[in-house]
Amino acid sequence: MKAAGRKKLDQRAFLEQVHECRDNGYLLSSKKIGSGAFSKVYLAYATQERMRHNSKLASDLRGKRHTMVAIKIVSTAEAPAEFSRKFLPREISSLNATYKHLNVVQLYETFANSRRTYLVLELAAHGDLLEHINATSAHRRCPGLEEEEARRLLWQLVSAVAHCHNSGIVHRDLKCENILLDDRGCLKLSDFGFANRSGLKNSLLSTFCGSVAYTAPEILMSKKYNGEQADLWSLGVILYAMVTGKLPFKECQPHGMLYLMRRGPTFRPGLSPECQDLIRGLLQLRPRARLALQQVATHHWMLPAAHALFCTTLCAIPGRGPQKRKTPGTHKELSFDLSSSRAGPSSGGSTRTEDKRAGGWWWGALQREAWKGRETGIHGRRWH
Ligand SMILES: Nc1ncnc2c1ncn2[C@@H]1O[C@H](COP(=O)(O)OP(=O)(O)OP(=O)(O)O)[C@@H](O)[C@H]1O
Repeated sequence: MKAAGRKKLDQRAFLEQVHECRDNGYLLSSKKIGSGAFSKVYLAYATQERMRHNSKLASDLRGKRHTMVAIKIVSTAEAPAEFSRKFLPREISSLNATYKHLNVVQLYETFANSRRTYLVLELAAHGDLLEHINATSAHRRCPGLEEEEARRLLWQLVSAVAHCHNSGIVHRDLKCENILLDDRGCLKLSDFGFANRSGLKNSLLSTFCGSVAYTAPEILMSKKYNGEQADLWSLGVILYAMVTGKLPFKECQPHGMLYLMRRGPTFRPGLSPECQDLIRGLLQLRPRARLALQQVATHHWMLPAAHALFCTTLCAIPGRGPQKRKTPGTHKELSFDLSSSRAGPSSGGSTRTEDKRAGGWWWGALQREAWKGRETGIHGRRWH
């Protein structure tokens, strides 16, 4: 009886949501594609009428050649007041600040009433990175992704995070579950629920955010921290997860985690020394000792990704190979502004010194990469 009553209420709420979306120019489908603590995410379709009134939406969807969007419905009536007052506005303002980048999920618009806030988002229909790692591991019968694929994904992720940092936003919850993939295999950084303005270059934050497994040691130690440097630690954890299919430090208690972090990551046999070097460069206990984003992008292990981009870009130049289709209206910046990236420590290693010299030429290729979609086979599961 109780369950039946609950079901009825849910159905009524869903019908209300359908009407509220329709009033705002979207056709809400019953396909639920995800849920969070106070939100549900549904597949929806933008109406032609809505596209006529929203140029942001229209230009992006025209390029994608479909009208599908993801609508995140946040139940503000049920969420704690602090969530609606603090975290939700931050999520929206961070998404507005990071518009528009190929590897950051796009917020097209929001609408709200006294009970709900609706976020109309770019659809990333192929699940998250965690599901992808697990599915690929099962398919290969070997944990983790091929280094080549991990490199390609890290390249996109570094570009997305650099764009956020250059836009004054720190994500603070970088983890495989918050990295989505679209139908072209393109990575989309999402869930800016813990994001914040990085403010002044050296200003420090104090709120504990994120998931323990991806959280930087200085946060676990309750120290004031630099959000950009904390994001770099999480990038190291994500890279480790991609190439090994495991988390580098797995322990429920913060003390246990800190003990493992001090010992440093251990690597599976066969992982290239360059990849190990990059992971170690990110998983540095001292925040200032971590590689900066530009050093990650020009690290020796990353160069084949830059090289691949360079070759495909040459192919795309008229008369230099097969023509790539450029769809109008899909351009999003890849702002990987080397000049404004935080200067990192000099690592001293010969590899990194060489990488810095090699870093100039890939910039043009990276910018052109903004148009490129790629394919991966993705199925869904959680960490084993
Ligand atoms: N743009 C999108 N395209 C496709 N799926 C999405 C999109 N945004 C969110 N999702 C799905 O919905 C889930 C919940 O979304 P999101 O993480 O933004 O919500 P949340 O309330 O912040 O979640 P949490 O409470 O876990 O932090 C995601 O894990 C993902 O599976």
